[in-house]
Amino acid sequence: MTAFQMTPHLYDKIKYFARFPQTGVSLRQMVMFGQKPSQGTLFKASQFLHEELPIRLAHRVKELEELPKNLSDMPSIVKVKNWYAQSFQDLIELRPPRISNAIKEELLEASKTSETSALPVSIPNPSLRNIIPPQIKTAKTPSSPRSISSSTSNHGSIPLDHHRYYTNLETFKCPPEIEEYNQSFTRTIEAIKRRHDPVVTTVAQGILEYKETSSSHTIDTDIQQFLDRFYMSRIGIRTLIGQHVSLIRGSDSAKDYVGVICTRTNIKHIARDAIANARSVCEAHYGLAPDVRMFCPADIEFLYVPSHLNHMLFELLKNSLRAVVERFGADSPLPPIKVIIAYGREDITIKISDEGGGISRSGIPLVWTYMYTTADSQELEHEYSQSEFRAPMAGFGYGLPLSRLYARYFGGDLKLISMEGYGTDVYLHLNRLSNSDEPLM
Ligand SMILES: Nc1ncnc2c1ncn2[C@@H]1O[C@H](COP(=O)(O)OP(=O)(O)OP(=O)(O)O)[C@@H](O)[C@H]1O
Repeated sequence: MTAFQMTPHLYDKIKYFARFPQTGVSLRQMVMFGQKPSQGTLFKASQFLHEELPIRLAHRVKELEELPKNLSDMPSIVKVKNWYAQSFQDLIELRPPRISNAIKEELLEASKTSETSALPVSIPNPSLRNIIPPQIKTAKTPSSPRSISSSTSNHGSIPLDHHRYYTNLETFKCPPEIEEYNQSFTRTIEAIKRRHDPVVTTVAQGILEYKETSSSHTIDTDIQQFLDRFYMSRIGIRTLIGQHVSLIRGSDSAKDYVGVICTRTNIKHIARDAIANARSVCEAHYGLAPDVRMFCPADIEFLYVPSHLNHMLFELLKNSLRAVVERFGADSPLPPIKVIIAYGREDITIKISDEGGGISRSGIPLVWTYMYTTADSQELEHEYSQSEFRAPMAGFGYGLPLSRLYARYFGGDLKLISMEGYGTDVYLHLNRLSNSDEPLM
C-alpha cells in the first residue's frame, strides 16, 4: 500500500478550513451532554464533531507545513502531516445523512425545547496564557466552513449552534439513516484515533532528525512552543473522539462514568494505583523502590478523566522514585516519598515531595523541554508506539512537559520547585470546577 500524500488541491481545502476558529468544550459540558445519550443527542454530537474535527485537523496540518527552520521537511514530520491530512479528507468525504425537511424541523424543535439553558457556561482556560498561539488568521463569519463551502457535501446538515450542546433529544425518534450515520461516523473517528496513535513518537523522531541537522543540543523556544500547542491539540482531539466513541459504544457505562469521564473520580484510589504501578516499574528496573506515603484528608471525589490523572501521577512518581534510588543507592536506607493531597474550593492540589537531591536552578527550564532527560537514552520507536502511555522507567524527556499539558488541558497546572542538594516538590493543581474551556490555539 502506498502512503497517503497530500495533494495541492487538498491542501487548499485544508487552508480554507484552518481559517475558522476552533470551538472548545469544557469537561462539565461534556458530562452534561453525555448524561442521557440517545440517538438524537448522539446525532447532534456527531454533527458537532463532524464540523469541529476537520477544523482542528486543518489548523495542525497548516502549522506542520509552516514550521520554523527546516523542521517541516523532516521525513517523520511529513509522515505525521500526511496522517492529519488523510484524516481531514476522511471526515469531509463522509456524507452526512440525507434527511427530509420534516425530520430537520423536528430535530430543530427538539433542540429548542431541550435543556440547553441548563448547560453550564464555560470560562476561558487559565492555561491558555501559558502557551503562545500561532499567528493564524481566523475567519470571523460564518463560524463553520460547511455552512458556506460548496466543495463539501452539506446534504441534510441542519444549522448547529457551535457553542451549545443539546441535552434533551431523547424523545426524538431517529430515522434509520441517522442511526447509520452515527455508526459510520463513529467508525471513521475510531480509525482516525488509531491512525494517530504513533504521533507522539513520530514527531519526537522528527525532532531527532532535525537535531541531527542542527548544532544545538536543546530545542529552540519556537519549536518547544509548537510542540506544546501540537500535543495539547492532540489531547483535545483524542479526548473528544474517545468521549464520543465511548458514549456511542456504551463501553464505559460503569457506574459514575459518562463516557471516559468519571463524575466521582476518587483521588485516593487513583493515587494508590499510580503509586503501586510506579513502584513496580521502579523495582523491576533497579531491584528496589522507596516507600511512598500518602496523606489524604478524606475520600475526595471530583469530576475528571481518571486515565489522565493516573498518567500524570505515574509519571511524576517515577521521576521521584528514580531520583531517590539514584541518589541513595542500594546500600543506604531510602527516604520515603510523600504524596500530600489538599482540597480547596477551586483546586485540588497534589504535592509529591522527594529527597532525591533536586535539580539545579539552571536545569529547571530544561526539564520542561521535550527530549530533555538525564536518563540513558532509550529506543524511541519500540517503546512508544505500543500505546499512548509508556511504561519504561525514564528516558524520553516527555514525562514532565506532557503531564503539564494534561493538567492544563482541563484548567489545572503543574509546577516544580527544587532544593538542589536535597529534593524536589512537584505540585499538580487540578481544577475542581471543571468549567474551563479547552485551551485551543
Ligand atoms: N523529582 C525529580 N528529582 C530530580 N530530577 C528530576 C525529577 N523529576 C524530573 N527530574 C529531571 O528532569 C528530567 C526530565 O524529566 P521527564 O519526566 O520530563 O523525563 P524523563 O523522566 O527523563 O523521561 P520520561 O519521558 O521517560 O519521563 C529527568 O531526566 C530528570 O533529570
